[in-house]
Amino acid sequence: MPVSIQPVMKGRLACWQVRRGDSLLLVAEQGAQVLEYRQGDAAPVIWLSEQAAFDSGQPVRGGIPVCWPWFGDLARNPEAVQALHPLPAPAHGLVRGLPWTLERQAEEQGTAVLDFNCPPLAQCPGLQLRLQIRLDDALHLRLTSHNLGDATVTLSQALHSYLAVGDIHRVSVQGLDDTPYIETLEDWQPRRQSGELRFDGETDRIYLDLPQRLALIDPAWQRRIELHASGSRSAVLWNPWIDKSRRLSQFAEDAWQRMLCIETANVLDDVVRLAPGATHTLGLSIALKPSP
Ligand SMILES: O=P(O)(O)OC[C@H]1O[C@H](O)[C@H](O)[C@@H](O)[C@@H]1O
Repeated sequence: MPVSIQPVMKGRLACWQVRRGDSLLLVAEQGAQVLEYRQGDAAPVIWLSEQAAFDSGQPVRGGIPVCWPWFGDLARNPEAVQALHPLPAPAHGLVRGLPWTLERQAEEQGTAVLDFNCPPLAQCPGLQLRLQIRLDDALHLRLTSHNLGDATVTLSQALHSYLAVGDIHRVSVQGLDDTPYIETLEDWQPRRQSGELRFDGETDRIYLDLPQRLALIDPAWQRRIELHASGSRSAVLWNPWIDKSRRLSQFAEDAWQRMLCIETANVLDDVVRLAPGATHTLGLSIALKPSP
């Protein structure tokens, strides 16, 4: 399978464009953020806002932002995560808008490989963060945290995947049945999922104790997106629906109909506790399949 890896600019952002067969992947150095992933003429797998701004220092709306070393609102994180960082703090951590460096690009037996390093953070001395992105018939991400310091560090994180959907009203998510979740829109109440998840309003839920595999079923586009996580038992399912869409940056008023975030995470009681010298890898594979 022919593979090419080339530097390209998207607005002001230096990016790497990977082609493998008829698959196309675009990754910005900023945030090591996947911006596009598509196969042939099919609709994109990953959603990228048509109003996305490609400016330095500003996270791009869409793609797969890396949230680290905390996810969401720091003040909503467990004590052990909060303890390491001063408030006020930006949502989703510190690395989304940073210039990561591409340490290595390679083709290994028909697989394209990009290894990104996050610049060292003054706020997190001794913590090292890397993202490996591999493209074969699917897209694979491995986010590795390494504690080189001499104290235990606790962090929360997510690969905040924006998935493209044909029609949010018709999609469903399989793999959540009977799992506990936190309903953040109703005072963070604990609940339990019954059956598959469908969407008829704003959704912002933290699922816990998850299996490794989830599937997004998309009848409008006659396909499914399979997600395979490792090093993670939690995920955030998010769609802003109508009202919240109006308040979001880089987001068209009707874009909520065409996207769904399934954010493979380590949050709440699934946070990562890194002893001195320890590493943790959060893995995610995203595979496009025709409907059964
Ligand atoms: O606008 P952002 O900082 O990128 O956050 C976008 C969204 O991320 C997560 O999914 C949260 O659960 C949402 O509450 C939040 O609105």
